[in-house]
Amino acid sequence: MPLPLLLASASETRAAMLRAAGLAPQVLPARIDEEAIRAALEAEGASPRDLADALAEMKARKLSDKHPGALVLGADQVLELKGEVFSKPETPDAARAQLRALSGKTHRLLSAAVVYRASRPEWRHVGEARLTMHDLSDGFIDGYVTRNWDSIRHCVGCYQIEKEGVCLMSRVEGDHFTILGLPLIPLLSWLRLRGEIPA
Ligand SMILES: Nc1nc2c(ncn2[C@@H]2O[C@H](COP(=O)(O)OP(=O)(O)OP(=O)(O)O)[C@@H](O)[C@H]2O)c(=O)[nH]1
Repeated sequence: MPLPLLLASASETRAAMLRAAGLAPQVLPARIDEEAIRAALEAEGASPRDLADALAEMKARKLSDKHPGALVLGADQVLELKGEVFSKPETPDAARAQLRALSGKTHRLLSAAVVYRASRPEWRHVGEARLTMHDLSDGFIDGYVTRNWDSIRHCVGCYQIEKEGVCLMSRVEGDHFTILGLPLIPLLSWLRLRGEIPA
């Protein structure tokens, strides 16, 4: 009998990916102070990959302590450009500034997932995608952000690849789901191996 699956994430995109794969996660966002944790880890010299993994783990662990009988999935996505980690934009102008920084360059998206059960980690994976942007004019960036602010404000890269964001890119390496925010294929493979989904 499959265990209940809890998604410790407020990300509608992550929930939609899991449901599209036939899973029925209960969504219970784990409220952690990501900014404080990120600052502490970066002060210790944590890599962007370790940062994403640690944040995903903290979300999963917090919820697993309260729901020991379930599989709890925590996730986190980090954008890295030349060693600098970017966060989700607070304002449209912050999004414009971030896209100007990413323009014409290759950045990495690191999407971490950690599964806990009964307060113990059972599985973890960090997926990586590399995305190269065209040289974007200020006029294009301004229009793109104005048109898409309501959706890109929730995205660490200030774009949604499955919508107009694809027009920003000259090259994408890595899987689509990792860009959306979850290493879905390795996760489903592990759930299948465990007998949590049909094989
Ligand atoms: N639809 C879509 N979402 C994206 C894309 N790129 C990044 N995201 C979303 O950007 C968000 C990354 O921020 P996170 O801090 O990892 O997650 P969150 O949305 O704040 O949710 P929590 O897991 O509760 O922290 C996630 O919701 C991703 O799904 C994209 O191209 N398309």
